[in-house]
Amino acid sequence: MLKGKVAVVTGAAMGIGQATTELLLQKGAKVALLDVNETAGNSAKEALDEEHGAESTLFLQCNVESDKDVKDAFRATVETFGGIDIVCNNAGILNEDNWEKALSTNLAGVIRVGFVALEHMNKLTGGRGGVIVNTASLAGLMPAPVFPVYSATKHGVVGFTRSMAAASVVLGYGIRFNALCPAIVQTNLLTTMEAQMGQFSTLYHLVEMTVRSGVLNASEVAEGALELLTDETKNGEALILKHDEKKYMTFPSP
Ligand SMILES: NC(=O)C1=CN([C@@H]2O[C@H](COP(=O)(O)OP(=O)(O)OC[C@H]3O[C@@H](n4cnc5c(N)ncnc54)[C@H](O)[C@@H]3O)[C@@H](O)[C@H]2O)C=CC1
Ligand SMILES: CCCCC/C=C\C=C\C(=O)C/C=C\C/C=C\CCCC(=O)O
Repeated sequence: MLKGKVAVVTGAAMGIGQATTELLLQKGAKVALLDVNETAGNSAKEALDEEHGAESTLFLQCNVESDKDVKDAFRATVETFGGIDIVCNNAGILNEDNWEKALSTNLAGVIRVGFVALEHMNKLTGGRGGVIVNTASLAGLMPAPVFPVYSATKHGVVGFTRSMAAASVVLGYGIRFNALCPAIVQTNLLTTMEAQMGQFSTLYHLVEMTVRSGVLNASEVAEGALELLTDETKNGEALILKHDEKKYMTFPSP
């Protein structure tokens, strides 16, 4: 399905990014894994190499907070694989104490990666076009008292995604932009949640209560990302994934 396509996945060393990388490889794409965690990134690549061959992947240490890291990583991907068709803009953290870092990673990081991806993929400037999926969250569509800063960053990701999708249509970039909005997923972000909730950790019982009703696994989220990547009718969409439901967000018109 994705034979001949080249993908970049940020936050690819663990969790949703790792599961998405695995699925893209199964579908025949070549994948550049970008992650700030070099040890976890190298182990993820090593594990994938056994099944998919070392030539199908590239690990690049990259902090999405750094312009230089992101530009270097995209340049290296093009030099290795010849172009870029797919970007999964997935790296994200929860950190209600250091809210500037949460903004810098979750929102500024997604915008930074999106703009560098545009430089390489824009059909108007010699790129091949393609599709970008930004990982937001259900907390980007509804209030989340347990982590207001995280929720604000994810609302920003949804707004940026929808606006870039509209800009792409008007300006003719040849790139689709969609947002993935999962509810709770069983990953490192969930297991370290209480410590990252800062002053809101007194509400941790609400997290526990919600978790008891069911969580997604990372592979289910990867399948949602694949739908947004491959369904060419989808642009400017927000796909909601819950453990027991999948639906597209209906936004009010102004
Ligand atoms: N786990 C959950 O319940 C949900 C997670 N999400 C979002 O999904 C995305 C992935 O999260 P998970 O897989 O759950 O988390 P995770 O903590 O398992 O994986 C995140 C990965 O991103 C990397 N990363 C963190 N900061 C980075 C940076 N500055 N530059 C590059 N890489 C960086 C980490 O090293 C790690 O490999 C995030 O954007 C998160 O907000 C959305 C909805 C639910
Ligand atoms: C209120 C409890 C939230 C616990 C969240 C744990 C990790 C979540 C990370 C996210 O990005 C999750 C996204 C949304 C959380 C907000 C509401 C959850 C509603 C769950 C549901 O209706 O299935």
